Amino acid sequence: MSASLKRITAFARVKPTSDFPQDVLKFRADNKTIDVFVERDVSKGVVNNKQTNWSFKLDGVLHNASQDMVYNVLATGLVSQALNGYNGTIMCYGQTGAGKTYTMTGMTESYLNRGIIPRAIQQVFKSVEEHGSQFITVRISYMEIYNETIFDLLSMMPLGAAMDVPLSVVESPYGVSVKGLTIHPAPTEEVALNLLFEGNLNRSVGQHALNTRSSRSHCIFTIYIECHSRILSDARYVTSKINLVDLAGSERLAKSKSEGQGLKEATYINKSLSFLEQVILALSDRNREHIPFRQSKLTYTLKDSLGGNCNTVLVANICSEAIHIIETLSTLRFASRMKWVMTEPIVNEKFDAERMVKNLEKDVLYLKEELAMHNSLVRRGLGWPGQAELRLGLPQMQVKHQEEMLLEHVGHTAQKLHNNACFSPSLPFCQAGLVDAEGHLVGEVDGQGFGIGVAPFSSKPGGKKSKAKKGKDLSSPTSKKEGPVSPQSGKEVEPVSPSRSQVTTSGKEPEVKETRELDTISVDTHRSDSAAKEEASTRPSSPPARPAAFEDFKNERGSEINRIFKENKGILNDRKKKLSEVAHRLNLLKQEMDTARQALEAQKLEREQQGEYLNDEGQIIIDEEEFLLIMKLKDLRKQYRADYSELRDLRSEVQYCQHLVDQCRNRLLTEFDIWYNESFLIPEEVQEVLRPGGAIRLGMIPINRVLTLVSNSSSLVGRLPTISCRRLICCSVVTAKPLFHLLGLYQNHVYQIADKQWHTAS
Ligand SMILES: Nc1ncnc2c1ncn2[C@@H]1O[C@H](COP(=O)(O)OP(=O)(O)OP(=O)(O)O)[C@@H](O)[C@H]1O
Repeated sequence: MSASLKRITAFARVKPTSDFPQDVLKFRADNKTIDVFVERDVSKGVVNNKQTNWSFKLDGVLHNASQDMVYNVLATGLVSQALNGYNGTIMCYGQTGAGKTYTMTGMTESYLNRGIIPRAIQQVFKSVEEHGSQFITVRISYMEIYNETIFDLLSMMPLGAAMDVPLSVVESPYGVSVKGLTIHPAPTEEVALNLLFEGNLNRSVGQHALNTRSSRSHCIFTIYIECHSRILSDARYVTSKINLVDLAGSERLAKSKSEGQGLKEATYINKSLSFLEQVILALSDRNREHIPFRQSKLTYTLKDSLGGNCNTVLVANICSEAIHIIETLSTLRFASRMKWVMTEPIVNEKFDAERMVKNLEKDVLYLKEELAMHNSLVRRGLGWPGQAELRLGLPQMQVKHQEEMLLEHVGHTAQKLHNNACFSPSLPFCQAGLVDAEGHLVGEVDGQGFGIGVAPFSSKPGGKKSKAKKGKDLSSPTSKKEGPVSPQSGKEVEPVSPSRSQVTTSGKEPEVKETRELDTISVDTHRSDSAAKEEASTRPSSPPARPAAFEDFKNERGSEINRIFKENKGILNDRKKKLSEVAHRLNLLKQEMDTARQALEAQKLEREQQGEYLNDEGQIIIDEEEFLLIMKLKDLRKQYRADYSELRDLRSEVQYCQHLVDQCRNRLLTEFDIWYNESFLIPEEVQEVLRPGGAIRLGMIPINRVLTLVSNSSSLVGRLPTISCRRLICCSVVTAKPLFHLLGLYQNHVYQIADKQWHTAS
């Protein structure tokens, strides 16, 4: 085994339960081994050779572990390594409902329970601040593989012929990448978190018997890092990427009771996971020559992470209940096989060819100047004819030789640069003159990663695109390449956007607005049949005033989300208060430090004026007052650093809590809208099709079925395959009969429906 080969590390994370089966699962004291005991199946007869106990040794077992601890064990090292140029992948695998999304993203309601992705973002940006000597750029992409099709969760390109150009995995000498996936610059932690939140809103989720918010796709969040030295004018730099993978959960259909679209999704999920298993089996067998990476999009996309130059960590999420023991066994089997897979992490060192050429040109110039100076010195010198030539001869020849070599090198490097460009995976984009969201030439810098370049067109059928926007193409920020555009609103993503996300300082709760974005988290708007019928029968002849209805809603149907909203806001306000306290403290410390520094300067001046005393070793002797001032300044500096670190953490916490509050507020308002519309506005026959068992199921909705319900609008809407749960809001509008009845309320949406869009009006 070569020294640089490294095994994939595999950890088990156990979902807590109040009903822990002591006789079925046992964790040994080494905190690495799990013993599983399954009772002999009596139905198989007395002679039954089936194994009944197993033992799995992994790299660690995380039982009753907090999110903080999980991050420290699994991710801190990997992220630090990424900052030194090593690629890293963390992947969550396990049965549905076992806690993969909880581990990867965490709970959206709580800062403490945030998962690996937001914490990794925080660690990366903390390092960016701390590494003053390095110029670090961070970029983000977020994609999902749903029913064997890749979607860009951060796609924001104007709609074109896009739907006909699906994203695809491509391979090149630089590794695998996803052609057309957008990569977004993230200059600050807030922008990166915003991209995470935006992407999460677009994820495909559904509901089944084992999980009310089950991921129906495999999601990959990638952080791309590029570090240049600020100090050295060095052509060398390092790049890396961190892939954070939340796999969809395997599910037993008998248990999950998935049907219809859910069944189709489950079939795709199970199939792709079984391909993943086959790849892992092949990789762990050293005699196997062919590894079937290309069998599925998932295995092909993860090729670098599984068998390439990556630090890879697997988290096997397991449910500890006895009822799930078979799934737990299969997850643990997968994890222990993973441990046999080798990767070969290497530093991704790159050379900026352009800078190299410039450096070499500078060298040539310098040598030429030296030569000229030498010549003039020789000419001015005494000497007899011929002496100058003799003196000049040798150095001139040397310099000339070096110059030629350098020029040759320059030419060589330039040629290499040209060749690289030609072999770059992004060649088709180069030729087409496309650039990524940052304005980089495609593949210009790293050419690796899961995504290179820009989705040339829309990538997700039914995504949030707008033909209206297409009309405005020329003026749109994207077409001007001025920077990233919010996938939701089409507005530019600002590094800090308090106006969009901040809680009003007045402390007043936002009023219900008639016209506002409906682009929010999906919510379960279905009610039981009887409840709906009851409401329908008690529906008033004219709808109540919205503000009054909102108050009722907050106290009754929306009380839970209202409670969470208030709780989050309380936490946010508390953190903001702490933040301003720490900021105030820092200001005082700064003043104190300035005063101490001035006093020290004065002391020093006085000492210098009076004449200095030296000890035997020649060191200056200072008086007690000066010594005390130095010590005081040292203590103050130490305190300042500690407080500054606290301030930075609090700032991150405030940003995160702010997102949570915004999400909750949006959700509250959206739920209210849905409830209000269903209770007072949308005709009963339309609601009929949206009820459980009706023509449309919550979760993934075959759009064609929705469209046929609209008597005269089908010609308006073209082919659109499926839409996810969150777009149900739009759906209920589409199905409203007559369609234009709701024009006043939903004019933006109706306008967009007419343009074949499912996108929030900006
Ligand atoms: N370690 C944990 N501590 C507390 N709650 C947890 C933990 N793990 C999971 N949960 C809870 O269990 C539920 C299901 O978790 P989650 O959605 O993360 O499962 P999943 O494995 O991603 O499922 P799927 O594959 O269906 O998407 C969530 O409500 C989550 O909050």
